[in-house]
Amino acid sequence: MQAIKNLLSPLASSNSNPIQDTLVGSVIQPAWGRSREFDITTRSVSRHGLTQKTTGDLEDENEEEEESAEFSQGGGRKRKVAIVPSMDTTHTIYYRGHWLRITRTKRFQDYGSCAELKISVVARNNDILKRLVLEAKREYEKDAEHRVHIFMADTTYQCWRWNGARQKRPMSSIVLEPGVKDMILADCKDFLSSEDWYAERGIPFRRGYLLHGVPGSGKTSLIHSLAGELGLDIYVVSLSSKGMSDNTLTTLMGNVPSRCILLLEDLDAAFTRGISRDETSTGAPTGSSSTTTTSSSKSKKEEDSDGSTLSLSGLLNSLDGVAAAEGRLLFATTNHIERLDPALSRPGRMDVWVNFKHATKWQAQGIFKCFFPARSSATPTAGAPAESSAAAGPAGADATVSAANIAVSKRKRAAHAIPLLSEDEISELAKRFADAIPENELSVAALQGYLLRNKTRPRECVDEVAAWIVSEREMRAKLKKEKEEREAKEKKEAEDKARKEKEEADAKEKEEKAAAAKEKADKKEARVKGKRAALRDAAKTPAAAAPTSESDASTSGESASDDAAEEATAASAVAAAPASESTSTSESENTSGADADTEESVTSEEEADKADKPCEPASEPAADAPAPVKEKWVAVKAQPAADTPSG
Ligand SMILES: Nc1ncnc2c1ncn2[C@@H]1O[C@H](COP(=O)(O)OP(=O)(O)OP(=O)(O)O)[C@@H](O)[C@H]1O
Repeated sequence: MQAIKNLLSPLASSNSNPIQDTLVGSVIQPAWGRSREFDITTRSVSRHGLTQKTTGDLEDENEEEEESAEFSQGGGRKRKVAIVPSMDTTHTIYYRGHWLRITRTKRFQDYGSCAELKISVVARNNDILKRLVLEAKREYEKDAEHRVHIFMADTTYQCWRWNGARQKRPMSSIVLEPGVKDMILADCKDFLSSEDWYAERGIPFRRGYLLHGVPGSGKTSLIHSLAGELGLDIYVVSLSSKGMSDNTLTTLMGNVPSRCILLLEDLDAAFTRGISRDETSTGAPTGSSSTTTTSSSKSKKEEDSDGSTLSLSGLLNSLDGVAAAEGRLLFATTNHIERLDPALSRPGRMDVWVNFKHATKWQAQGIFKCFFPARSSATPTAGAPAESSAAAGPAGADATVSAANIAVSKRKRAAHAIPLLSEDEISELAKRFADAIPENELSVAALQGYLLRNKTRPRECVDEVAAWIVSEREMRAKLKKEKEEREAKEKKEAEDKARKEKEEADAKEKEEKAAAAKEKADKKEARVKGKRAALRDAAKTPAAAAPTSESDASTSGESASDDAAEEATAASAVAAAPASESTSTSESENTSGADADTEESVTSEEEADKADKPCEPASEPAADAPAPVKEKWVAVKAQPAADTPSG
């Protein structure tokens, strides 16, 4: 039994393989229709993005020849339901005299629609399998002639994922300043044919193009168009995508085929999210010297919240390190060239720089002609559909523009009813249109948007262009104003927030201070009370000798109206009966002026009392008092005797 899995595996190295798709979807498509288990599409979308009406009945389902999209008489497209083998089921189909057993399994259970196809056959050799694959490959190539295949970097599985095929865009539909397109195209062609030249000189066989400039000026369009012209597939990497790391990028770059376009889109975007060359790099141009440029040591990586750990040195290494593919054309686009590190854009990495600006009058004229092709001399009547004018480009700077644009109208039947005007009239209208367009103010994409809205009204389009420009300016001014207002509002909100936070912090600090002061006061009060109690106890114990002044002192201490007096009392008491002396003493020492005054006055009273009634030391000191010392007791009398409970 021969199995095709091995044959397919080199082709199936990318997750989703266009050849495999062709095999399933086209080469052996009719057989699936006869299978008992199959999947069908619920909606058929054509290349042109229109949902197609499904036609046909069970009888003509088997007719292979009608598989390709055809136009029905009414102008609508006829397309059969696409039938593919269902997953995880083995199908047996008959193909060119052999029974093939086909199993389609999902490659990653929890991811996407990538499938693996295993085909086996009982035969003497594997010729039938080879033939099947070759047939699929030819079909694929036939289709690829008109399409550009796009592969996207998949950071999860570190591989390239087929993202579909786009219709080729003719180079002539890209309107750039004279000579720019030709220069790039010639450079690419020259490079692709100079492999030996590079090898002989030991120069890495790679070439880089940096397309920079304003948005909507045709950078991406030009790359797609070049890919079509050169017959190359495009491999797209977004450096700012989630999970992008040095390793992933290196792996991806190593798996790029030798002849392809590698596209790094919005190169500057990677910098705004923290890609860094070294730990101090901000990503902005630093004017670093070439020595730092070639530094290959792994810089400290910044790990973003999305797990991306791409460093600039990692990017540089992947672009031109040993693992980097030979023969690839690197295209990088950016709207902010000033944000790029010079290391990234130096020759050898980016050999050709092209600046894309807003539309010039020349471009305005070219794009107008692109939209409104002139009537060929062979076309008898104006007003007929534009289908036959492909060969008749308008006179002007880019005569091939309209011709090639209409080459797009190989899909003629779907073309819009564009009134065909004479060459002279189109030229005149194009000139008027260009005259009205201000130089270097509007993007080509904006012009395209306006022309698209008027694609069937060439004359009105020119008549109304001045009004459109006015409205466009107004809209831009409005947007600018709104942006400024939004920014001012955001700034004000940020300031308000900061002020509020500061106020809150101040209030909190104040509160904390007040709380601390209160706590301190409470502590002090508690201490005073404690000492007073101690003093009272001490005074009570030698009852006989206890002078009335002690009770006076207690009584006065209970009077909350005079804390200072209490404290002074306590201080005096402490001086006499040393319970926790040091603290009390220091408190006493640290008392404010008011306290000091009070103390002083009390002291005078004390002295007066002392003169009257000298106090004797207590026979039993307070329980918490340290070793008794020889002390001099002082009678305290802080309040008038009238307050004392006992005289
Ligand atoms: N020079 C041009 N010639 C023809 N079409 C253009 C040109 N510039 C822009 N366009 C049209 O404008 C649209 C946007 O163009 P494109 O995406 O190529 O611009 P870009 O420079 O890559 O923009 P961005 O920097 O925002 O990615 C496309 O539909 C394209 O057809």
